[in-house]
Amino acid sequence: MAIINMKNVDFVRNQQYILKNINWTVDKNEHWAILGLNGSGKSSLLKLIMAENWKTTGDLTVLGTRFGIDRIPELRAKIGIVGSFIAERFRPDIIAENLVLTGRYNSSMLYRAFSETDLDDARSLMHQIGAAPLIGRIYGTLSQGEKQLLLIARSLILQPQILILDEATSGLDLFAKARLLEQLHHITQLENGPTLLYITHHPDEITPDFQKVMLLRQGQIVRSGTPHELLTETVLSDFYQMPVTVNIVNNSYFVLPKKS
Ligand SMILES: Nc1ncnc2c1ncn2[C@@H]1O[C@H](COP(=O)(O)OP(=O)(O)OP(=O)(O)O)[C@@H](O)[C@H]1O
Repeated sequence: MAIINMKNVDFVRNQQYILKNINWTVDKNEHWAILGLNGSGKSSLLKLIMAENWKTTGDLTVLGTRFGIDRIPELRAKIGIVGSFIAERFRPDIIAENLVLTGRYNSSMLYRAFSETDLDDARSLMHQIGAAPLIGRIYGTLSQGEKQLLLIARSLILQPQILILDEATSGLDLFAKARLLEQLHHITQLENGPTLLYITHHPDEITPDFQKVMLLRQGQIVRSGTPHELLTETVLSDFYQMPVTVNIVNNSYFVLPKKS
């Protein structure tokens, strides 16, 4: 069964199409990278999947949940999310492991009573993903890279079936970015690990862990296919509507505007 199935999905706001005629199927363990310029609709697409946005027309099924028919809260618990719009929701004085634990309740604060054992679960997850040095630290004092690592731990606490990363490397230095991509590689190796949906502006982040790429422009899927098929000068120049060069270094695709 497909993890995500969208048929003729439109998302309209203020009489404008934000997403138009989206047809997209994601199969289990098929990790996708989504490329698009600013305002192309990437975050809107992911918010549809998370039921933060509500489609205007079309059929949308995520993990067997049919939108408009089945209950949504159970679905949300199966989707992990890392991105700036989540990062901004936490109080700066929350302790790192408490923040990780909020993932269990899909909230930004710990509203319910929790035990030391619950916190130990959060700490053990932090150990697993290399975030142990952050135990006991205050969120507001962490660097961008440290915050991102914490959000990854938080997103994994419910063992999600889908993990969404929305510009997860923004603000990370070269090495923190490489570490994050390495973390993602480990996640793809987990038995019963989540399917990754990775939004980026940077083709060099589309590692061999991603089998599929979607090119999104002005709310429409221009093309989807394998990185090998799509990350070429011809396809990307057509997609960006500007000439670009593509250099492949150590299996990474570096795309630059072509000099005239
Ligand atoms: N709820 C909404 N109401 C009105 N307009 C919206 C709404 N959500 C998104 N938009 C508009 O839809 C367009 C796509 O926005 P979206 O955030 O999905 O783009 P994006 O590809 O993620 O962009 P970026 O790379 O800049 O984050 C933008 O022009 C945005 O202003």
